[in-house]
Amino acid sequence: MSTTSQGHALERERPAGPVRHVHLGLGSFFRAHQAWYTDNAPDGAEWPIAAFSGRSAALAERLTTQDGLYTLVTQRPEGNTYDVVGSLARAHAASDVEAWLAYFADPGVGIVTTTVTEAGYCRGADGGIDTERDDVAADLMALRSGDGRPTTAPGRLVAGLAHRRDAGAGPIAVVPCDNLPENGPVLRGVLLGLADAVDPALAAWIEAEVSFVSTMVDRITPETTESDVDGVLAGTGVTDRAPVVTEPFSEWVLAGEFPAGRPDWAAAGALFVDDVAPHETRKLWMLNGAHSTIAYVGSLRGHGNVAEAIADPQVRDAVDAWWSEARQGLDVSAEVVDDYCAALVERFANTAIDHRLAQIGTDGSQKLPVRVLPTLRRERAAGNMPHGAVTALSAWVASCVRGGVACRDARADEIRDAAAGRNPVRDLLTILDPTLLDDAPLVTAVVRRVEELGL
Ligand SMILES: NC(=O)c1ccc[n+]([C@@H]2O[C@H](COP(=O)([O-])OP(=O)(O)OC[C@H]3O[C@@H](n4cnc5c(N)ncnc54)[C@H](O)[C@@H]3O)[C@@H](O)[C@H]2O)c1
Ligand SMILES: O=P(O)(O)OC[C@@H](O)[C@@H](O)[C@H](O)[C@H](O)CO
Repeated sequence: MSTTSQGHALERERPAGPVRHVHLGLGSFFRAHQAWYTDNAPDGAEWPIAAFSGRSAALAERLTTQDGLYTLVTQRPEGNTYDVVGSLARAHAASDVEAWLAYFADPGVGIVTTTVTEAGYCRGADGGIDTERDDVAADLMALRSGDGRPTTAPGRLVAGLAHRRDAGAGPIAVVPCDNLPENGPVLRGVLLGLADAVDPALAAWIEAEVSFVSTMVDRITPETTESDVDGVLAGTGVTDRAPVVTEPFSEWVLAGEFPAGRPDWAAAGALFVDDVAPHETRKLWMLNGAHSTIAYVGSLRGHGNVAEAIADPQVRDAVDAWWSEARQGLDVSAEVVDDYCAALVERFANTAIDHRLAQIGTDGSQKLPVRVLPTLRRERAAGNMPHGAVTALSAWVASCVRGGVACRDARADEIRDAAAGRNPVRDLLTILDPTLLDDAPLVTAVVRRVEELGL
């Protein structure tokens, strides 16, 4: 990113201390959320973070020139506020394997967080690590040889944990922060599966020494654009080539142990609980399920962002239909759900935030199975044909066939082939879950709804 005029540079008042927290997936959300909680924790300065990009080096390079500092822009209809976040001490490219391993070997490092997208966990149909994938198979060989350079998120995490074991650096907490139900047990299963294929003794060490923390994370954080860079310069006089824009609302619910300590995130607003599941289903079904509905229905109707789309009565109807079904599976009072939905409408309608439907519509093959299918299955088991869930699936199908926002996907090749085939509805539904085809009335309902959506 570049700006045409120059302002002040961001400068750290005093050097950051030694790194104690490593993050994988240096993107916008981690910087609006986990790094922000540490920045706001009273002891946050004792927990400097080193973050590694998932793939490209560009953001790490930009942040390194700013000494890890960046501006968090909180966007409200009445105006923006600007805060400089200082908890990110070091930003590294994914390729900096030496630094990655060195942090894991350091007993002072006690936390590893991840935001690598739903697809980044490399899971197969059974939910465990998919060793049939070329990249996972290559990582397995690299890990077995002991001197290779794994590239997938699970491969890099297993390499780091093997290094920690060999260094005798002690227990550590691994904290996935992606929108996945039961993300702690999911990541644990993926890493144990991969580690076991490398060396069963390593898997046993991970089982004994690594705590997998489950989380629910929430803060709407769009991709940063060139105009956000210009907005920071205009609003603060600072040239920041890596700002993050976000909404005022934030929520973080965690369950699990931190054997090597953690910042006082609770003092910054995080909630520590015994069981994240009720928080996770509420957020994943009501917020993210609605988001996916908005992304596919809204983009088919020509909208570009969430605020525009939710103002369209047809999109709002689709969201209301979805909520009326999803809420039946929540173990919360009607009043609490009503309040939650009202707050979501307000968040979605925030016109200061340009949350692109293209961003939300990405990777539907990974998102719809966790956001929408549990409600669909529950309703079908009860003998109902849920209009909201059917609309979400149908809009995804229509978007795939029309070459819309659903086509940017970890399984894009399969989607393209299915969409171009003779039976697109059946073949696309198979990508989400092959057992959907066993339900003939459902397939008929999707075919009809796809037509209604104007394919
Ligand atoms: N943006 C939000 O509003 C938001 C809110 C809650 C949760 N999240 C979670 O955070 C994730 C990241 O969102 P973001 O806004 O930071 O996105 P982003 O594109 O800004 O950053 C994503 C990071 O993940 C890495 N990554 C992407 N695919 C990967 C893969 N296959 N393997 C390893 N690394 C990979 C990227 O290189 C990048 O470092 C989301 O997928 C979601 O699960 C996001
Ligand atoms: O981040 P993704 O790509 O998993 O999903 C897109 C949005 O639904 C999501 O980012 C929400 O904005 C977020 O989960 C709100 O906390």
